Amino acid sequence: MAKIVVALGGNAILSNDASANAQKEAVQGTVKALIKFIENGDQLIITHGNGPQVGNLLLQQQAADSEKNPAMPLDTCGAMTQGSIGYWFQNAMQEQLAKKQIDKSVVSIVTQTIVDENDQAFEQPTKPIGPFYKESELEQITKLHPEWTLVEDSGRGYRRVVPSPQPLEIKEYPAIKQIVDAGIIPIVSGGGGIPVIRKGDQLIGTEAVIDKDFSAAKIAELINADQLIILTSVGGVFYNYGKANQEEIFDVTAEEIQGHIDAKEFAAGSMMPKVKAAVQFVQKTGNPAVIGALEDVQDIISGNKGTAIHQ
Ligand SMILES: Nc1ncnc2c1ncn2[C@@H]1O[C@H](COP(=O)(O)OP(=O)(O)O)[C@@H](O)[C@H]1O
Ligand SMILES: NC(=O)OP(=O)(O)O
Repeated sequence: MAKIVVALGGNAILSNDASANAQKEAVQGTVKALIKFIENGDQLIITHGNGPQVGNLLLQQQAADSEKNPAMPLDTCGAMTQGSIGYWFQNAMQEQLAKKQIDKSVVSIVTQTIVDENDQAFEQPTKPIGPFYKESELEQITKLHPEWTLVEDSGRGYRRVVPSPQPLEIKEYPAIKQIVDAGIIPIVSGGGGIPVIRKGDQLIGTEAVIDKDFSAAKIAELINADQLIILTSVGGVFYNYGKANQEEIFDVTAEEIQGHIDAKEFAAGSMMPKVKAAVQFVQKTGNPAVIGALEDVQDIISGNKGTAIHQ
């Protein structure tokens, strides 16, 4: 039995249609493919992003903000998206398990991730959240939200960015381990986990969004997973992405791709964290990681698609 951590990108769950139904459908499609792991007898640990969803939720909060109905802060919005996306996965997985007559439980765990309050990320926001804006919309958006930092996101438009500190500890890990050992499928560290700072005995929520790729690598390392699979909206990792000479990477050592990380060849806030997280996992465990597209999950399982990174 292999232990496999699957991380799904928020942009892969939410494409053009931000409705709950469209996102549920994307999750259902993925789960239909993921069920193969369970049929193979593997132990699956699911984690997911929340960048688009948490940004959209913040906008909804701000639109409804009033004395009687105050806007929720970013850490609480992170928790809310863990709940909603976790529900979609749990529900879709339960349906597939029932269809296949597999007697297994699945549970979403509200997960807090401890970060360092002195993490430099708090000074330098890099995590894109919410919708993409056209260049022509920037002036209006900046007038509406003068406190936002906006950056261009991989040729897809402009997005708000927020601090994204590194995950240090996963508070609920001891419970997650027991759940994994019991053979239950956990959905953990949604949106990278709710960012909290330790103050004595208290864990205080902070305004940030942790990169789920780093949290996924952390979970995968802690449970000594046999494989880390990062599913996103692109078929694999490319050298020279978006340029005429772009080249997809199918199979690469952690050492070789580390050279390209050092040369800052991957985009911050999108492909860079995925590649870094994959390398981190490979170096810590000696086991392989794959980065590929959500819709190719079937071919990724059979080793025919995606970028495989190994020792
Ligand atoms: N070198 C690269 N190779 C492949 N995709 C890249 C690269 N650089 C930037 N990207 C962009 O990164 C996106 C994936 O990152 P992101 O949308 O943040 O993922 P998710 O939200 O699914 O976790 C791709 O769809 C692509 O537009
Ligand atoms: N929290 C997070 O990493 O979300 P995305 O995968 O949507 O970027």
